[in-house]
Amino acid sequence: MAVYTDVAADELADFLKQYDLGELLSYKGIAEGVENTNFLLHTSQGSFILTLYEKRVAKNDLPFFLALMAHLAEHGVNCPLPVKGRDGEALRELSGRPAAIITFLEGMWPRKPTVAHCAGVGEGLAKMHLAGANFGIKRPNALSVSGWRPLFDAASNRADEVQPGLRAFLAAELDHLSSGIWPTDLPEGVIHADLFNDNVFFLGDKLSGIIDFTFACNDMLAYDVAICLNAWCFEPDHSFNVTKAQAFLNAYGRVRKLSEAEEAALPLLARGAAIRFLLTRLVDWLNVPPGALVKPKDPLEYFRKLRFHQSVGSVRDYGLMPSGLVA
Ligand SMILES: Nc1ncnc2c1ncn2[C@@H]1O[C@H](COP(=O)(O)OP(=O)(O)O)[C@@H](O)[C@H]1O
Ligand SMILES: N[C@@H](CCOP(=O)(O)O)C(=O)O
Repeated sequence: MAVYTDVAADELADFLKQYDLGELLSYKGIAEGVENTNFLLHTSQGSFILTLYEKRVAKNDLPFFLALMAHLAEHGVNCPLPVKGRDGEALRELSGRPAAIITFLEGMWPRKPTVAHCAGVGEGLAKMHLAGANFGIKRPNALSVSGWRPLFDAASNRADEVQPGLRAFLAAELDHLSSGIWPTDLPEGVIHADLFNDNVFFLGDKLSGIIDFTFACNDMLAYDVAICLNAWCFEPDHSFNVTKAQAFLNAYGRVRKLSEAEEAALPLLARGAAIRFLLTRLVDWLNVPPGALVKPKDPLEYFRKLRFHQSVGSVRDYGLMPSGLVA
């Protein structure tokens, strides 16, 4: 559950007076997500999501997220739209937190992703990359290589409580990834940066929408691909499913072809993506705020994924024929 900040009914009813959303009929904290506080609102006008932005979100970044959703929706991506109040503003404050209401998206996120879901997310991710191409606002990725060291520093003293030897493992991997090998010349654009299965809705096998843009930023498009390889192409026993990876990468490539340089960089980018989620999960695991309704995610899932990527020789191990060799 992620409800870090409670909102009283009368406070919410007052807040809603700033919108044309009718009368509040009911609301409840949402039992999913780990980053922000989310409530499902039912008003006489329909269903909406109220988000109170929490610790990892910088207030200055909120206009980027809200404008991005509006831009992507305008360019054919089915994603929530920020709801503006009567004053024309979508962003305001509630219970001491920055807060916004967004439209409710129909669909279910897949609890057990199939090969068809992986293909759907590959196509959806590539379409999102194309749709973001002419988005005017920039936001650097705060959780790329230079953002990993502070996370490590925040957790390293207690890392071995989670698994003996984890601190030394992370230190060595961070040294490797920050030794000047991280790519700097791959195609960049707007990336989602957190396109996990709980952020992609499907109706049956068909992708119906993408949510949660609070990590979206400008970075290498292939880094988003690497994040999805991690999030979608492993089984619950942590084994890599090459059939899912192949379906995901091929579907992505049918909409936006990866360059040879992007393909060659994928194993490295996948290592970076794995340590990024390992580190944020580790920090969260060791620092659950007292009283918060949240179930922290297992950092060791990403330790195992990272170990897998360390053993990868080329994109062939992800089921992709390097460009030029495809029939
Ligand atoms: N626009 C939306 N439409 C429908 N459900 C949503 C929407 N936004 C969020 N949710 C629900 O809230 C949950 C948590 O939202 P999410 O944005 O992932 O949280 P967080 O901000 O913590 O990352 C989602 O898994 C989904 O169930
Ligand atoms: N996807 C991240 C956690 C943040 O995402 P949320 O959408 O579940 O809040 C992870 O799995 O570590």
